[in-house]
Amino acid sequence: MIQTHILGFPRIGAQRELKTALEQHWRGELDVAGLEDVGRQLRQHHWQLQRDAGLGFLTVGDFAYYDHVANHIQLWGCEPARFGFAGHEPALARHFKMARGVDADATSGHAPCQGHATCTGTHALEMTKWFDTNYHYLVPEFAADTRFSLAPERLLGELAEAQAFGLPVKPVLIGPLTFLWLGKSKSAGFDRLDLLDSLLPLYADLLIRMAAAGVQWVQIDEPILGLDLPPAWTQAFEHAYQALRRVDVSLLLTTYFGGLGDHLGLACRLPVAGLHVDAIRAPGELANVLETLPLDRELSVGIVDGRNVWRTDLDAALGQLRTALERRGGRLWLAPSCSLLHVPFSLSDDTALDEELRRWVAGAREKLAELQCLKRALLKGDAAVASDLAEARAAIQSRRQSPRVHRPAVSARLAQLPAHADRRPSAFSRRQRLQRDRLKLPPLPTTTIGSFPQTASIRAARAALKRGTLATETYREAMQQEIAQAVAAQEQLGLDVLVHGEAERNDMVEYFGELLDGYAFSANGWVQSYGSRCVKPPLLFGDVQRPAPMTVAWAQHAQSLTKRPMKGMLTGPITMLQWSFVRDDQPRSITALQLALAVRDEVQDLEAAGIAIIQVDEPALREGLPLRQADWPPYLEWACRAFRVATSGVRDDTQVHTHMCYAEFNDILPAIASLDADVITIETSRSDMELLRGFGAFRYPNEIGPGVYDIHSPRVPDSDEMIRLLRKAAEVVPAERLWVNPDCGLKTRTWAEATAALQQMVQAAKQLRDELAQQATRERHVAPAL
Ligand SMILES: CN1c2c(nc(N)[nH]c2=O)NC[C@@H]1CNc1ccc(C(=O)N[C@@H](CCC(=O)N[C@@H](CCC(=O)N[C@@H](CCC(=O)O)C(=O)O)C(=O)O)C(=O)O)cc1
Ligand SMILES: N[C@@H](CCS)C(=O)O
Ligand SMILES: [Zn+2]
Repeated sequence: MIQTHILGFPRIGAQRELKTALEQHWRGELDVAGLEDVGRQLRQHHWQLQRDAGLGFLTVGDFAYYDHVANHIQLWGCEPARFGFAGHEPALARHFKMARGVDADATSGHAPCQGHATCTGTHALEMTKWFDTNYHYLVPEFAADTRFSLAPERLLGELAEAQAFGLPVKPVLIGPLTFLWLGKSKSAGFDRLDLLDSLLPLYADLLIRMAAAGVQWVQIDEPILGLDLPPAWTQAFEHAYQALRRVDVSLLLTTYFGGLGDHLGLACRLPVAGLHVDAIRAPGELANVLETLPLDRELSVGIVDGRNVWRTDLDAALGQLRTALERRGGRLWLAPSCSLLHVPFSLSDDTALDEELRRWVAGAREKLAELQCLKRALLKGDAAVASDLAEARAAIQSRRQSPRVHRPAVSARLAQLPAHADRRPSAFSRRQRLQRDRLKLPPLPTTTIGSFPQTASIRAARAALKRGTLATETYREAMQQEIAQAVAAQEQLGLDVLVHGEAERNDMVEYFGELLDGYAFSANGWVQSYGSRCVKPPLLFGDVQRPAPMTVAWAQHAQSLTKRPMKGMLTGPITMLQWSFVRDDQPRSITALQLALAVRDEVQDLEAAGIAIIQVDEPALREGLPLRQADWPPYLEWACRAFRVATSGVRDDTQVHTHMCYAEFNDILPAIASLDADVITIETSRSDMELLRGFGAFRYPNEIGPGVYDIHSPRVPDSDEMIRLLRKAAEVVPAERLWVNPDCGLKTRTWAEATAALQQMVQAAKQLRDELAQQATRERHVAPAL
């Protein structure tokens, strides 16, 4: 018996219908019923596609209006008490409040944020990366007094919708251990694993209800089996799945994003009916799984890449699958390696890709067809799918041999790169002195992270340019005008280091992808990043080089409008790598170095154009870390070197900034320090500056701008809240090395929200500066007496 299935489907919709509906709803233009209609239509469409592709199951429970982890917070009834939800508040409204925070003037009756004595609003749940992807989930909050209660209505409702198709339906749940692992412990000395025993009965209860509804298989995701786990957590797996085996439903335990490593034996002996493994990230492990997994279990092989867009090499896949099939006595399930959430809906008709490139790639819809083809070939032989195989072979051959992929000049430049290309001329202490002399900034300098609101008119102008209804020159003038407004606004706010606002960029990665050789970009290859926000990762298919300067004219224009320093703004090589669909035919380290050289050229050109501060964003440095710690050192070595290659070609008095956000940085502090950026700005406010503690303990040597407010929430914090955070920061990092800035760029905010918050931020910095000056005066007066 050969089954095909998927672990999850992109929920945003072929034309980002969910995004449009969500944003209309939040603006008050679409009521709940209208939004739910859109959700229902999307689910129906996605199940139709699964049915048409002949999948063995329709997967249900992968849909979410904002986030699937937040769905589980609601499913298990553990919404944090700080939101103060009243019993009658609809689940969807609560979902959005957890995701977006609650503004102070809308909080009557709500508890103040934990630890925020002066704050009357309630901040959103923390958001962080879903494993090593660019998808952000909402972090569950657990405390010793967390209680669970089952709220299955949404999920059972969707189950019933799917069952109306008359096909087997497979609900998907995040497993209990992964759910607890992904959350954070909010009370001191408390271990969230202690909550397992109170959570398991709810899982059992839900499974019983699903079984009663006619469900035979439930997919239970435990991707943490691909991570290093403390022994107590691995032991808990046996206990948890023993408890769940009593329920009369078959569990398919799914692992993805990597190999099982030392958890392979555990995963194979857990009392579940089936196991899914990622044969794309860990192809070498399949043989071991085939040896170890008892034959009375189903094996699901993740054979189609759920994280990248390159067309599957069907011959190679069939080779692996036939071996597996033989070992499994003719029983096998075929699937993508992970949920298809991480790839675009479809690329086969994309209007921006040329014909050759369209043949090289596969979006989610095309991946369903690949599964169907693999299944037919296994069941009926290659001849049954001869034309599909021939087409796939030709495409793979054409990609392998294309002169568009290989550029001898790029490899030659890499080979000749001097060993010291990744070192600044002098140590930080000397650079700091020279930069202070040149820039003459006040203590606690204020700045922003780069982007200002991407307004509807900016987007409309760019859309018109792409359609060809707006002339290039008119577009350029319009963007220059936006930049001028951003500069004027920053001067009025009294910010010290300005940015041009990134109006001309569709996205911080796609913009550069469009300007670099070796990249292609799609018209509609959207992937959800969080909530309604999507990105369109460009396709890095060949050797990368920079044909011409990419940002210099914009930066020069911006600098010409002000006497204050204007930061040049670039995206670093690792973030370009991580947030692109990257080639799989050479090591990522080589591609990173190619990108680094392109960025280096731009950094040097910005310096030559008189830009004194250059920021090279690397928010994805942490996300690129291999999931297993043993694999970290080589990655960090080449990734940090790539950053240094990109940034080291400048004079000592040019100040290099970097920026990172939405990840756990404390465990890679030595690597972050090794980047040797003069200033790092990082997102810290959602974790209430917890993150910065590590920087203090590690004695991070250079300057730091800890984010003093969360930019993802429409809520405008007041200066007292920021002062409190800055004081907290000054406890661990000397004030003379601190900068003041938001958590991240402001592109998702409105101008009203951005200026209101920045006003508070500038005021907070001024107040603390005055206090520092008074303190210095007091110390001067006391000094002679000492
Ligand atoms: C910092 N972050 C980023 C990540 N990854 C990236 N690749 N880029 C990032 O900035 N990962 C971590 C975080 C995630 N954060 C965000 C924040 C914001 C967004 C976001 O706002 N995305 C936009 C899409 C941005 C974009 O590409 N815009 C284009 C196209 C705009 C568009 O939709 N146009 C319409 C027509 C409009 C009109 O006619 O008026 C259309 O094409 O249909 C552009 O500006 O040109 C979003 O809206 O989701 C993402 C991640
Ligand atoms: N410069 C970018 C960084 C985002 S991580 C921005 O401000 O949007
Ligand atoms: Zn950021």
